[in-house]
Amino acid sequence: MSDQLPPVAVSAPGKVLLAGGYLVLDRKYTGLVFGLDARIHVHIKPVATGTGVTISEITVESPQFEGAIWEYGYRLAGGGGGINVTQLRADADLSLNRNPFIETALAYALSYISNEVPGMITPAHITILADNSYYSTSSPSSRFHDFGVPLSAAHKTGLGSSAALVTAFTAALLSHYLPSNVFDLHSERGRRRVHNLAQAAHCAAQGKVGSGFDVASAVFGSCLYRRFSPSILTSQGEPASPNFAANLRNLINESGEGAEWDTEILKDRVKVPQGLRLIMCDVSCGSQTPGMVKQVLKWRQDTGEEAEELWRRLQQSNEDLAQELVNLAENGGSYDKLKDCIGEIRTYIRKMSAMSGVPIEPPAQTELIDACCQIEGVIGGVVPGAGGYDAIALLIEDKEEVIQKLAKLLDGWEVKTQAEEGPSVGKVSILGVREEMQGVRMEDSRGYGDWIEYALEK
Ligand SMILES: Nc1ncnc2c1ncn2[C@@H]1O[C@H](COP(=O)(O)OP(=O)(O)O)[C@@H](O)[C@H]1O
Ligand SMILES: C[C@@](O)(CCOP(=O)(O)OP(=O)(O)O)CC(=O)O
Repeated sequence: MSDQLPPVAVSAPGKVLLAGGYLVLDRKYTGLVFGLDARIHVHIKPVATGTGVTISEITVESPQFEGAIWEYGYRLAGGGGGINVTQLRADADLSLNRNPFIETALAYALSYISNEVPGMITPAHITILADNSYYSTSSPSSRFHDFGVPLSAAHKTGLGSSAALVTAFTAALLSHYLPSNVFDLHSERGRRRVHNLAQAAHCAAQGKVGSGFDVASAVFGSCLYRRFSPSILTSQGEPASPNFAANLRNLINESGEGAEWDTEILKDRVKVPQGLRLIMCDVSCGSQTPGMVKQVLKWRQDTGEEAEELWRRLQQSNEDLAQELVNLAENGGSYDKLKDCIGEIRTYIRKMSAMSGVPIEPPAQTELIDACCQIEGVIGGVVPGAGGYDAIALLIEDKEEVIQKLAKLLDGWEVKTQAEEGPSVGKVSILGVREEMQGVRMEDSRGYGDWIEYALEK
């Protein structure tokens, strides 16, 4: 037993893109992204194998959900293809319950690890534990609630579960299998590798290259983010295809001329003044981000200079907001300018909505944010990310009475949507989350008590 690798645990935060939705897809512009104190935790422990028995299996389990267990066999692929990961079936008649984010992140991370230090991959049991706010608007008493439904039936609150998961999962695998002189999550170099690997795996699992602000904030925490050039990921190839491992190594380690990722993470351009906090409200209707992105980008392309002018003005307003937050954090002062900055952003977003015909800040959300802003202690609010009917993010004074007044306002509030399928009505709930500056981090692997035992007993 003594030669077994020690257990590890890693967590990564959720996100909210407070300003820069759509703009951040283009490297000319930036996004103001906050990490949130809702985290996804990944715990890895070795599985003892009996003498003479060689099994090459990794089991991944998400015990908060029904049937959320995935078993994988792994082996070295020929032709330098890295590690081939195959999901195992408990029963030949059962259909496979696939989890593309886990499967892809596993294939990418194991391929990278086996190329860095051959022969390191021993059987393991991996447990995923997500803070409740990812799937719940109430506050269950248990730290990691048993939702009692399959993952596919869970209500997602839009905090970026897949990015936090892929980031924590990747960092945990590298920390578990690689010696600390090869990989160290505490070092800048280590975090950069996690970032590159998680971005590559997340894009591959999603089947598209987004701006990556969610993975970047999961790794580095709150920041002003400029995306990587999408071309970095275009010639990567599939896991198990010839030379996948060597190509992946060059991509992740940024080796060779011109191989450096051009992502920009500006941490010191983001601050929250003392006495203020972010708060998120979930709107139960939801919007389909990919459809909205397509429409907005098409409108931008068709419209040319007029759209570009709007993009430039919005970028300026977003930068003004970031700057005023830093200014107040460092020097104090009244919130008047901050309110103006948020107001200006909303004016441009509504213009973007009206001109593109995409409901980014639709009238029902305008009404909701305006009503919240009437409450004393609410500085301002926006539709975060792609906007739509998903959520609102508010900047408020960090006082319990402000939250209580908000809760009273929102109780019974109805957001009426005009979706293509017909009108519907959504409820609004405050999520128990706030901003957090820190990104991915090591956790005490003994700090999960029964949750890990429970996971293994089932
Ligand atoms: N707790 C979890 N355990 C296992 N997989 C998860 C968990 N949370 C999220 N995922 C994975 O992430 C997917 C959701 O990702 P996505 O639809 O992009 O939502 P989000 O916007 O929250 O990232 C799920 O289908 C699943 O594959
Ligand atoms: C439009 C975007 O710039 C921002 C979307 O932000 P959201 O936070 O709305 O994203 P989802 O979690 O995928 O719903 C697209 C992008 O940057 O990739």
